[in-house]
Amino acid sequence: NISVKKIRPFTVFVEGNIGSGKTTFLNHFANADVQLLSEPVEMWRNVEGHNLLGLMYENPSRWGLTFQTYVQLTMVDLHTRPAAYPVKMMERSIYSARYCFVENLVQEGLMPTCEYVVLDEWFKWITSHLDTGGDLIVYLRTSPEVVFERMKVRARKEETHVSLQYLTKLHELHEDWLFNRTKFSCPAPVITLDANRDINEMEEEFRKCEPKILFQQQN
Ligand SMILES: Cc1cc2cn([C@H]3C[C@H](O)[C@@H](CO)O3)c(=O)nc2[nH]1
Repeated sequence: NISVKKIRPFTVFVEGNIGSGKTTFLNHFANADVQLLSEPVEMWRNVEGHNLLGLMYENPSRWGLTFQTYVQLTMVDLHTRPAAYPVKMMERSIYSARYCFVENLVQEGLMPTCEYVVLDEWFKWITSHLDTGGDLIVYLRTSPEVVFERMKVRARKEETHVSLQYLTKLHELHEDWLFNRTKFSCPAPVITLDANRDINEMEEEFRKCEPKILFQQQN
């Protein structure tokens, strides 16, 4: 039997802290020949009527596993979505779910080790049996203080009580994963943008990115 190698589009993971401008970055490519896959926050807010995102922020130790299990499922769905375009850009990935958000829950003592291990077993099985690979990571690098202000302005109801300390912890986990590479491997080469800059200055940063993303269509 001939094994048909499933071609994977050039896959970009857009990574960064809460409020780092990921949605803005994706929207910059709205008219390009790119499949844009935003973070399915609306799905996390309504699973058969349950707002798992809200539950997780209200009581992370009780609902962290529930929420992150569902996040992992929704990310697998996006990773394995068939290729509709030569380039696919995802807002975050199963990798930032595992290495940043789940890691934060266990490091903050909000998730018991047995739950962390179960999530990691799922993560290892999924990433070794399914094609969740990426070809480039765009890291929107920010300072916690900047994203804290932006998050407050955006005022997502579930994030009302998110602290600067939480954002700082998430920032450090992104830096460890993508920059220092102390504990976890990095699934693709990383290009880093200074996402502290003002929105109109960001357009210039985004344009600088285009050759690294859109030129893939010409090979
Ligand atoms: C992959 C992944 C995304 C993600 C987002 N979140 C939270 C951070 C924000 O408040 C909101 C939308 O990104 O969901 C989370 O707790 N765990 C996550 N894991």
